[in-house]
Amino acid sequence: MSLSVAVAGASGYAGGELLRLLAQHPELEVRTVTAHSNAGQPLVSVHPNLRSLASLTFQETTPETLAGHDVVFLALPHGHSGALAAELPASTLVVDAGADHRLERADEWQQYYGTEHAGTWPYGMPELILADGGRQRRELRAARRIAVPGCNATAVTLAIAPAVATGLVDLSGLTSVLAVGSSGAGRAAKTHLLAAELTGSATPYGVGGTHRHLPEIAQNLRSAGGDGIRHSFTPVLVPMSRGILATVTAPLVGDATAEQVRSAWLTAYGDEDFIHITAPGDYPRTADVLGSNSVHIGVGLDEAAGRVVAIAAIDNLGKGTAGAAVQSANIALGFDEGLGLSADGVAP
Ligand SMILES: NC(=O)C1=CN([C@@H]2O[C@H](COP(=O)(O)OP(=O)(O)OC[C@H]3O[C@@H](n4cnc5c(N)ncnc54)[C@H](OP(=O)(O)O)[C@@H]3O)[C@@H](O)[C@H]2O)C=CC1
Ligand SMILES: CC(=O)N[C@@H](CCC(=O)OP(=O)(O)O)C(=O)O
Repeated sequence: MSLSVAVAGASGYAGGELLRLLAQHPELEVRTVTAHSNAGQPLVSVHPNLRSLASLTFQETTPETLAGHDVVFLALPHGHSGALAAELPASTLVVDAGADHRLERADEWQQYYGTEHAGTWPYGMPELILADGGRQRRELRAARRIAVPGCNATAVTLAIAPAVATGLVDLSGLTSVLAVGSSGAGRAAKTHLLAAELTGSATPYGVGGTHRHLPEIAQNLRSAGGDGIRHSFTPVLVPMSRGILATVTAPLVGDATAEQVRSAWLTAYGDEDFIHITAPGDYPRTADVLGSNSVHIGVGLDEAAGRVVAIAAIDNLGKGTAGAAVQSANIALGFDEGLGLSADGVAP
């Protein structure tokens, strides 16, 4: 018999992608969906693409409507998960797509989010390399609370972690520039996301050390064994609905050939079903990962600049949110990690 699932914030972009994945999951069945302004509306009034869930109606987001399920996915605005999750039984698997439980340090939470820290949950990035050579998935087995990573943090962390684990780069010179699709900003109307503002333009935001994914990325790279991190992070909003292309560079430590550098990534991710290292000289495109749980990473050595270059492509709503949530839930529940997920994108 399938496990019973509720999705809170189901009328949003992250919630919608969760529903699309869960609708195809052989062991999980969505029985309750909740929303805020859309409460009382049929699910298909917001997500007409999800025909197999047409019988569902959005309910209010309360501990009562979310009670009685085996698994609860939260896809709420930042700051709304902590109080709600505290009302759910400890035996329920709660997977939070929001940021509330990602950071370990309360002072960093306060600095970047400005509210009270809700606490820290196991981090839902199964492939994250840990300093002792293990992988983060071991922390997710039998977990009942999981914090899903931020989408930009996923792209940057997975792109550079192999170099951190092998000491190949100097993290005091870390830079990343990201082309980011507009769905990352959520569904709620915002002026800078109007078609007339977005179309035909690329717009930097969160420039100069202000973006809230900086502490999350640093925390991840410290878990991988990195220290002395100084990171220049620049996201750029581009006119595409989904996808992130993160170009991450850092100074090479010592001497290595391009082949030796690339082999660090092949070794680190050789057993990972959802991470693909592109052929030498090839770099990823967002189009190839859309709709999938895949991360495509291209690795190069800029010899003139003395820098390692790692470029990662993900679907921000796939591996960047809903895919990571389902993958992590699978591990916690003892299922095959890839159940209900696909490595195949929908290009073009
Ligand atoms: N979009 C992305 O690529 C990613 C998103 N995330 C995270 O997932 C979470 C959801 O993001 P996203 O789907 O993009 O956002 P959306 O704005 O698209 O959706 C927000 C959801 O929360 C509901 N909601 C809004 N206000 C409240 C409230 N006061 N109380 C309860 N529910 C509320 C909305 O309901 P209604 O529409 O009915 O008002 C909607 O269901 C965020 O924490 C985000 O950071 C994480 C990684 C990537
Ligand atoms: C275009 C755009 O605004 N993208 C968002 C993506 C955030 C995200 O998805 O992660 P969180 O869960 O941490 O919010 C941003 O860069 O802030």
